[in-house]
Amino acid sequence: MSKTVPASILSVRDLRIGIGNQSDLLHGVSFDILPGETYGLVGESGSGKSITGLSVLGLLKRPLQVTGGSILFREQDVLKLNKRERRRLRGDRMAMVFQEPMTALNPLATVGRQIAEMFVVHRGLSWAQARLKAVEALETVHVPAPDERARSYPHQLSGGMRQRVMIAIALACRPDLLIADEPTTALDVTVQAEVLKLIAELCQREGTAVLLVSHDLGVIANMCRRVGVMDRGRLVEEQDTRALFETPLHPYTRGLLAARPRLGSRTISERGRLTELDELVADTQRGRDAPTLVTPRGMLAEAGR
Ligand SMILES: Nc1ncnc2c1ncn2[C@@H]1O[C@H](COP(=O)(O)OP(=O)(O)OP(=O)(O)O)[C@@H](O)[C@H]1O
Repeated sequence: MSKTVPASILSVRDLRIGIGNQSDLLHGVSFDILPGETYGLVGESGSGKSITGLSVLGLLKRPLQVTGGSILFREQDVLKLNKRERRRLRGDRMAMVFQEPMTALNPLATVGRQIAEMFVVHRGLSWAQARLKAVEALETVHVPAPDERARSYPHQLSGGMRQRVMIAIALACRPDLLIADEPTTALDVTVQAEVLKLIAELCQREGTAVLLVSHDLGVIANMCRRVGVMDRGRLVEEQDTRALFETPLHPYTRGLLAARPRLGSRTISERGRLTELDELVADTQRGRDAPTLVTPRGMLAEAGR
């Protein structure tokens, strides 16, 4: 009996990005995300993770432009949509959370109003109905005293609370795909762990797929079922997270893993049967300073790559 393979929610094919007609920043990247799946893109700074995420959202800014390939979201090529159609898609079926909520939030509007706007624009609710939904949304992202907080302006909230507001806005319309680009990088490590847990919980509950962009292997290990590794505009390896940590295939991935700082004096053998991946996940969940990538390129060059 043949098994039904679920259709991808997002299918990126041979995506090329450059300035002018040169595809010199992204050289043909392909990957798929299944409904409800959390997929991680990891790599050093400048490897092309963010521009990949931005192009899926249709938010790539000139002089950068897509020079080839396709981005199928729910089987529709988003590169062929006009501005209005893209705007309608964003916030409704597709949503985003970025590193710095302060730049994404409107400083002049209360957070309640900014969440409510999603329900007015995408669901056609009245402002009165939308305000009630906004308070509910703040409750869902575990913001204390949500009724009162809804009347706050972004600058009156802590970084962690602002990121929760961004998550409330992003998930308000129960999107099929959340693009989270370094969503916790600006937060201190304890808050980082809480925010990651929240994203995982809510997306699992709603069956939302996630494209998680991060330079942090701890975050990726903690959140993602599959990982794509990017190096200089190419996806050099893609594997299930566990397999990637256990048997990295590409020299660049091996370099990334090897360049990861060791976790103090604790070693795998001291932790009994725990694998390194389990240890990394546990650390990130506890909010311990998760190891981040250091630049392995020098190291790879030394190894004669
Ligand atoms: N507006 C721009 N103009 C010119 N080049 C750009 C622009 N934005 C990004 N780039 C280039 O595109 C490449 C990929 O950048 P991208 O931001 O996607 O990297 P990244 O892997 O997300 O790294 P980071 O985590 O530092 O953002 C880099 O070489 C970067 O210098």
